[in-house]
Amino acid sequence: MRAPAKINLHLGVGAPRPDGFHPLVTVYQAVGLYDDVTVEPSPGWTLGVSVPEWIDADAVPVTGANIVDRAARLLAAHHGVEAHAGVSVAKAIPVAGGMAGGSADAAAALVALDRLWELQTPDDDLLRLAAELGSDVPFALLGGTALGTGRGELVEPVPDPATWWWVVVPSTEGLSTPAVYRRFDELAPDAPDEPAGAGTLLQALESGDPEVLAGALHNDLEGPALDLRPDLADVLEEGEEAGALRGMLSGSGPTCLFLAESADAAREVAGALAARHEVVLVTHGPVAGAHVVTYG
Ligand SMILES: C[C@@](CO)(OP(=O)(O)O)[C@H](O)COP(=O)(O)OP(=O)(O)OC[C@H]1O[C@@H](n2ccc(N)nc2=O)[C@H](O)[C@@H]1O
Ligand SMILES: Nc1ncnc2c1ncn2[C@@H]1O[C@H](COP(=O)(O)OP(=O)(O)O)[C@@H](O)[C@H]1O
Repeated sequence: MRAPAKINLHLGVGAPRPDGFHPLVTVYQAVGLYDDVTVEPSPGWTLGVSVPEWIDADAVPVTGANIVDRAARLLAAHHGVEAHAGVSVAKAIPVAGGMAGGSADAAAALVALDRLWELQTPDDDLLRLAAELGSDVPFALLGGTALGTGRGELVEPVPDPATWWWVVVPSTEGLSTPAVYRRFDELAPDAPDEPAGAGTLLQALESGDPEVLAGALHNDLEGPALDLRPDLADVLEEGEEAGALRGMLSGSGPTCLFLAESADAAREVAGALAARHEVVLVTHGPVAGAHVVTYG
């Protein structure tokens, strides 16, 4: 099961609600960086996680705290069955990077285990279970490009007819999402209840023009994240100097994203950034959400 990373092309954040979550108006896009979640029949429950050398293995919990364990327990409880499977997660999405890798794994686990256990859970139920696991998880099921509202869990697809090219620079050190939201509250104590709307961004997507999209990208968590990690501002500047149309943080960061004019331009920007950064990836969006790949 391939599970894509997400980026937020627009991330409008409002003042915290009584439950502590922030109201969002966001435009998610699924991009072509994937974790692989494989499930096999097994009498008990096992979970293995593998990472490439540039991801810190210790950053991903392998005990019951992994979001894949939570997804399995939730799906099993919903149907009153036992959670039994051998699950492997091969990570390639930066961890704690603002690209929702954990959410992608959770969405993939829901779909894969639903098949393995022959549960035929209706899509609406899967979306509800996904929302219980995390605000970003319903989008990971959907993929493509979607408007997210509520705390990010209410998702509806939006038109996005072009292919956009992105350069991705992961950070060696992760950034905690709750810490960035807390910094947002400290820096914007008078934030309006209503988050900034996504109208300009949605129009930019329909234009198909990367320069128009570059002008419309918006991330209310970038200020707070840069306040916590001022070093990232230099990375954003480097990418823009190397020819990117625009640099921005992915969600709550610290992964830096660069929009390029074309696939060739993205490779050029990536080449320039590779002189200073160990890992530089080129990807594109939108791509499909968590889906099944059958081997053999
Ligand atoms: C910021 C975003 C942007 O898409 O993603 P990342 O950049 O982390 O990937 C999301 O809002 C992250 O979603 P996700 O990581 O699923 O969050 P959850 O597990 O639901 O919540 C983790 C914590 O983040 C804060 N949180 C999350 C969502 C929201 N609308 N308001 C919040 O204040 C809360 O402190 C919450 O306890
Ligand atoms: N399968 C998983 N993959 C990555 N992180 C996980 C997973 N399960 C639990 N986690 C925990 O969730 C945190 C946030 O993970 P992640 O989804 O990668 O980041 P973000 O919320 O920034 O998009 C990690 O720091 C890690 O402790």
